[in-house]
Amino acid sequence: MIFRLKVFQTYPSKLSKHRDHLLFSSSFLSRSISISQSFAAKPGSDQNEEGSNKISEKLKSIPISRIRNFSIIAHVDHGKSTLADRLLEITDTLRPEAGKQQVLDRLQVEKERGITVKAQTVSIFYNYKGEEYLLNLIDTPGHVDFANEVSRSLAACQGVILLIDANQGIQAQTVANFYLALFQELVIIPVLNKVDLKTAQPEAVIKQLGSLFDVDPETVLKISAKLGTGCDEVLKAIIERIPAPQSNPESPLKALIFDSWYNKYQGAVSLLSIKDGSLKKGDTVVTAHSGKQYIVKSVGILRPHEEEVETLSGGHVGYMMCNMRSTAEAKIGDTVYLKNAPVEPLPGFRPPRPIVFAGVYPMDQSEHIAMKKALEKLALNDPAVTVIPDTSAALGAGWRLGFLGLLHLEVFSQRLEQEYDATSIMTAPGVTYKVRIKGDKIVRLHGKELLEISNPAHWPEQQHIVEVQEPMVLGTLLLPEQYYNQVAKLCIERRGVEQESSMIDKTQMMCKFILPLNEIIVDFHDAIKSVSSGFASFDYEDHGYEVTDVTKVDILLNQKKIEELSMIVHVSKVKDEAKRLVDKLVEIVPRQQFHIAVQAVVGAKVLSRGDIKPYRKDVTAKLYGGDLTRKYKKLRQQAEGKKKLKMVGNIQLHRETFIEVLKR
Ligand SMILES: Nc1nc2c(ncn2[C@@H]2O[C@H](COP(=O)(O)OP(=O)(O)OP(=O)(O)O)[C@@H](O)[C@H]2O)c(=O)[nH]1
Repeated sequence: MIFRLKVFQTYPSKLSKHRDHLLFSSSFLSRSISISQSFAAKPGSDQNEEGSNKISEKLKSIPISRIRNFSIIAHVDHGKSTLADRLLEITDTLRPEAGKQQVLDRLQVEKERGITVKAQTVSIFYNYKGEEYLLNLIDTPGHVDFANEVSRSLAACQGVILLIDANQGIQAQTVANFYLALFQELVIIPVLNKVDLKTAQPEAVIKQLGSLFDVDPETVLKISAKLGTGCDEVLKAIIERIPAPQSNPESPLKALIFDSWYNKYQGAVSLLSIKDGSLKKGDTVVTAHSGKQYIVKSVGILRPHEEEVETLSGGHVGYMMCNMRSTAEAKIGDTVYLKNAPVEPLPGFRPPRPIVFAGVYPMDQSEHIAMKKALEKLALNDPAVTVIPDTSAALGAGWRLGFLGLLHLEVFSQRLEQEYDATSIMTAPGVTYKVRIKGDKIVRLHGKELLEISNPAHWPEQQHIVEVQEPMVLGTLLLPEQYYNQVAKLCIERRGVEQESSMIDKTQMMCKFILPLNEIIVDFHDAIKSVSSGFASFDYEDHGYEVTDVTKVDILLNQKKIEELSMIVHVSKVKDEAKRLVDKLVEIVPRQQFHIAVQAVVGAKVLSRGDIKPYRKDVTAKLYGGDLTRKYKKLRQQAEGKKKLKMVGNIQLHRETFIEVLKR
């Protein structure tokens, strides 16, 4: 029997209106080039020798004591991009053009999911009390999926602006960001935005800040980024409260790579924070973790377009071009040093570790090469994604992709859809389980006792499993108190265990739940929004692995296993899940000319079954009266025909069928 499974794509493209931006922006973690499209560069900032010399001289003239490296961290829509625009305007870094749009463009997915993927790194010159300062506004991805990248970019800062909407108050991402900054011992400048709104409640939010983070009300700034009110105060606070970077110019070069992007002509461009020493064109450098050598072709700063300078030295933040072939070579968190002066690498380097997996296949196998090219191109820009060739009996040759988290998966799949014109099939996302197996033969076969399995197709037989561990997250939820019961109920249904809950003011609550990652990867965000009328915000962080009791549920159609529908399910949910899957298939698989038995099984045990009745063509319709044997003969022929059909039956499962089945 041949099963033809057609496309299902769980992540339709929502990014079409950002297409241009995305096609040009080299990495979703990297800077956006839209900044230079919406603002005109100031005269003299064009890259020519004179301009370059001028900038080099200016950089040299600013001592390290007058450098400030900072980042703006905020929950989505709290006004980060608007504030960045105002700072650039006030400092005359860029002059706005008529009909300008926001400088910091963003991905639609951020809006939908309430998270920020990326911002913008830019160097600002600012004259304060008669002295020239260099303020480096540093890009942070801002979401915990990219915790490693966030902490590396924060490692390039000495302080942050914690921006909070005075109307909405503290949200889940504000909490996550605050602790990341606190953990790195950065100076935190709390800033309330949107105080121009009639509904703004700055005093209530100041109380929240006090009760949650112990913030001194005197230190909180109140601004309207939209109108520009109070933005001068922000610049003043940056200069007066954030310390200058520490650096030893006499020591050999030590620089941190905290971002990278791909440029068609220059290869991978790395963004560096120079800790010690200096770096210039022609230097031979080594990246500590890969051990590779490069000759530096160009160094410079971002304003926000690249402006070449002679030397980058201690305290500076700038780019390095050295003909790296892909961003995989410019590893975030890696240390750069001079070839003949090796240094101890900076702490905190961690290679990216994928935790969410999904299969991706071309709709039509003839598109395999085109899709391979598209994937290679995307992976060049996004070294955090892992791409492993995989084959499925039903979907043909494809790949299994690994992502840092859900957001990463969504952004990647949307970008894939843009890079790759034809339709692709993406299977339901899953997590990696750690499975301890027994039996000498089995262990020898796999080469180890603890297997990491992300594809249900590779799940060992139940009798060989000793123990399974699954990835957990610590979720933080901020919500109005009246929604607590509904939200807590949802978390418990998703096997969450409450850790703590507290009121942060008269109406708002914060609760923390430990949840299995697998329970939140499909529709948790939407479910949280729907039970709280959109008021609750959710964020999560990695919480290691815990022993769990899960098993594999297979789906059989006429005894034939549909590998793509196999799922790893917690035992407490096996019966319900089996019934749900079978009922759903019975409801949505189109009837055929023959009977189809649908079964959900664990091993040999059938947990649920259903039947899809055949069409019944009335073969006797044209027989009027006469001999009954003729009628029986017709019916016998029909039964024979159906038997044959069943043998060669071609059950077609369409894209919609899959989406329906996988939806909860
Ligand atoms: N009334 C008012 N609206 C503001 C103010 N600052 C920003 N906004 C509006 O708030 C919305 C979100 O602002 P953004 O600057 O895009 O917010 P963001 O934090 O950068 O959002 P992401 O990039 O999605 O994380 C926009 O519609 C802004 O016009 C303000 O001071 N007052």
